[in-house]
Amino acid sequence: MRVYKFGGASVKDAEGVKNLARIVSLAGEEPLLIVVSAMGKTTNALEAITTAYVGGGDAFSLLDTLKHSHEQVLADLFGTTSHPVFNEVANTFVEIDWILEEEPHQDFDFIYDQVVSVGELVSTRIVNAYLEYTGISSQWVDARSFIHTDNTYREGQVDWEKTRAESTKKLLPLLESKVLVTQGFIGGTSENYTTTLGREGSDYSAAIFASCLGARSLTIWKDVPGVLNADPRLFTDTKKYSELSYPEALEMTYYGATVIHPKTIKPLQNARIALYVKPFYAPEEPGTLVSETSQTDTSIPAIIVKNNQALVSMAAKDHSFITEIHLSEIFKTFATHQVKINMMQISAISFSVCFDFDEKRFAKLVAALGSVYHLKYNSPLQLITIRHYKRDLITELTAGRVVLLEQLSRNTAQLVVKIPD
Ligand SMILES: Nc1ncnc2c1ncn2[C@@H]1O[C@H](COP(=O)(O)OP(=O)(O)O)[C@@H](O)[C@H]1O
Ligand SMILES: N[C@@H](CC(=O)OP(=O)(O)O)C(=O)O
Repeated sequence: MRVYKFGGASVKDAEGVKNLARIVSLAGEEPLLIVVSAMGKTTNALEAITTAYVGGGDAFSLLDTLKHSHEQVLADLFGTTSHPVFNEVANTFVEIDWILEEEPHQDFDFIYDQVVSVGELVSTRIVNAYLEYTGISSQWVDARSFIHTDNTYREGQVDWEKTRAESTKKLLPLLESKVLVTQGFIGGTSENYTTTLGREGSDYSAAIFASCLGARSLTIWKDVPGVLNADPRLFTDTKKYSELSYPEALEMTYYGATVIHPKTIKPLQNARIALYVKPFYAPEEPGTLVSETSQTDTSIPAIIVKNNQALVSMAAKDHSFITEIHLSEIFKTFATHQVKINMMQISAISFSVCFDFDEKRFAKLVAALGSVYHLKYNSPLQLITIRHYKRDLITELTAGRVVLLEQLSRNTAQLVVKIPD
């Protein structure tokens, strides 16, 4: 069997859904499960609704705008007929109305998951109905009954054993006769609450399903020709990799290449499942293949830019050397505040750490470290990672810019730089 994943960009409007149906119709007879994200920027809109609800803003009017944009897609796809999907979508959105009518639950992350997950529940209703409408026999599947997670809201941790057992038992038989349509990004707890797997997590969902169902391949359909050596929104003259090895894809996504979610590659590598990254606007093009036999063309350097970085340098208040005792305390503080370190550097009397800036976490982290160390900090900064770098490229990328930290290993260069004014 195969798994296809369609992200928000591929289903941002009615044309996108029609194109998805065309791609599915070209897929042939092999059993197919498709994993779909929320349409366009729906997840951002749902985040804004959640924040407004908790903060006392006008969440209902934001919700109305989102409902209207989905109604427009339905009208474009099904006309003004009384197709049952109109009701299905309305009934799914009503779940948010019910939440908004109550006093907010104390746990923000819990509310977030119950509200934000609706984006995927709605998009898959629409996609499934449209596939059926065009004569493709399909069935809507609730991912929350298959992707079992713990109750870490917004970052659900997958119970692989349960997920594998349940998917194999119930989904494999269904796949024999129908295309299955399910949601990316969401899972369910043992108490039947909804969890999400982290922003942009639909690629990961697709990898989980591919692994648990023993898929032959996973195809992720994107608005780019494949995996490029840099984000085309930031660089011109990008080059496409025709192939990437699993380790290379793993490194690129780890350093922040947002084209694929970082958790996607490992389950595929473990199960030796081929990953194709292909353009949804030209499905016949080869895209990029990540597989066991794929070789990376290391003559093409990959540039990965991570924005919104913070750099904190700490020195002991008694001016003593930074020792292993200090380091273990510092790492513990980062772990306690759930701040992931992107880069670090030690000197005799100071230790510098670069990490993703998050206002709330930053304030707490700085308060905790500041009670023990003298701190200097800087944000927002950029972290530039270059795989298979060449000196000339580093010079080109840093020309006229202030470099605060630089680290070179054999294959990877990392630079923390100030954002130009
Ligand atoms: N190395 C890269 N190769 C290709 N695209 C990249 C790369 N790095 C960042 N991107 C960006 O990733 C985008 C596609 O990912 P994303 O927006 O998450 O799609 P979707 O939400 O549809 O899954 C592209 O439009 C591109 O701007
Ligand atoms: N809709 C979710 C999950 C996701 O992965 O979306 P996309 O496939 O559009 O990146 C998000 O925006 O975070």
